[in-house]
Amino acid sequence: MDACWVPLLVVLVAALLLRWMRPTWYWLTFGVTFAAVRVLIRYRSVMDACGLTVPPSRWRLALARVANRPVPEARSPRILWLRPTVTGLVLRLKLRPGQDAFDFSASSDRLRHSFSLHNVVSREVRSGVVELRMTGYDVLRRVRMPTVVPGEGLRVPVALREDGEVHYRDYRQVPHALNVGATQSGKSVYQRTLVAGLAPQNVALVGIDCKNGVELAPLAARFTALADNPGAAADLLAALVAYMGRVYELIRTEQRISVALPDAEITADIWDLPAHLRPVPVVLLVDEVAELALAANKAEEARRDQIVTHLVRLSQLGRAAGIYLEICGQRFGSELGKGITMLRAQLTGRTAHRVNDETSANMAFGDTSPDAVLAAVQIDKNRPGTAVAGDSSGGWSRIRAPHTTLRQAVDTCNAHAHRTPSIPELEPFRPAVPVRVLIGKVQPKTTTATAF
Ligand SMILES: Nc1ncnc2c1ncn2[C@@H]1O[C@H](COP(=O)(O)OP(=O)(O)OP(=O)(O)O)[C@@H](O)[C@H]1O
Repeated sequence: MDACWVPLLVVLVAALLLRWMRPTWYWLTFGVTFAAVRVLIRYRSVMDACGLTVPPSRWRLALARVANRPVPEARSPRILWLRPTVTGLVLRLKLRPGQDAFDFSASSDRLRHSFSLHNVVSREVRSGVVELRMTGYDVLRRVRMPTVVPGEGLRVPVALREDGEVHYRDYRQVPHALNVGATQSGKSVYQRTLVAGLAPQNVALVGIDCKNGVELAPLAARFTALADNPGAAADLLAALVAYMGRVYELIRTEQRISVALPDAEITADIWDLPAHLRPVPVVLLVDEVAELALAANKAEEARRDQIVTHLVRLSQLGRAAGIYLEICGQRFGSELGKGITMLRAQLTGRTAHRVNDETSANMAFGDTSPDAVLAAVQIDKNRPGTAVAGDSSGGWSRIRAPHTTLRQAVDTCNAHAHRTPSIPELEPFRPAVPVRVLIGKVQPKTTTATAF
């Protein structure tokens, strides 16, 4: 073999190996250039083939006829810019008159294979401008979260979207959420990632884990209150409702003061209160919610009704008091009894991990994003942790949480144990924390919750 072919062959083999073993490195070294060139070369023919062009206007046709020139071609949307990212390319387009952003979302699958990219997601950034976010490789195969600055105000980076963007759980935007999925689909890992993301923030974590505390008890160092059976859960929820009443009293008092002052802002929720008065926000995590809804006799039925009533009340009134719900279960439908559909209607954030049937997917998305139902049913069994997350506008995206191990989550919670606020009403439910964690625990000067 001619010696000059050897380096070329080495580069080719290295590229193929990288593509197979380290797709991120392949993308950053070779992939991004190849893909950008491919997109630019194929752009016009792909737009044409996908029906994303507009015919020439009448005056251009007339002008061509008068000048005896060839008939002008159909016009593609104008490229505003093409930007490489660490996971793909972003192509921003200015639509031609008469084009609709919906046509681009409907063609995303055709665009994906025409440009030979892994995935294409389109969104309208403003009227007449569409952005195509294209990923060069399967970013959900091995999730690597980019380094993000921890969000202010309860915004937790919890998973990666298939377009390479970070998926946030933003409690102030979407106060209450439901997370469904079959057994072994990845619900607990998602919840654990969420707890690890919340641990460094100024928040009180309250947990109900009727699997005898198996999932949440190891994270106890960062929990203000924990219940591991339905009886304790009923009492804990009653205490949380009482705490909510006290926060409302505080808001009313502040309102009375601000109403009397001309030009003062009127307090509507805890975030409007001055920082020194603001009670700590509370995130209530419920694992395997169906356990709370089971009843074998009259006494258990009464307790079940009490639990559901408290949850409905917290979901209806909790937002202003800074109480947010994160409910997790295998199924969450009317078969769980009275009040469940009412509660579900309040849980506007929806995530579905792999489900066994369409009925379960409908429980998550039937009422908010019907398009997401099929996507949830199609999640690959061999890819635990993959989920479909709905957004508030009825859209959805495929996401996967990083594989946070219990050890990692425990270490994060222990490291932030000193941030665990105490709330008087919830004191009887404070979990026991291993002595070794307490030894390293540094008490903060004050926490807003104890002050309140
Ligand atoms: N994001 C992820 N990436 C890789 N593996 C994952 C991910 N999420 C979960 N897994 C794996 O899938 C398996 C099931 O995960 P998990 O315990 O979270 O499921 P689950 O839905 O809570 O199940 P169950 O309802 O039975 O408790 C675990 O072995 C876990 O390691």
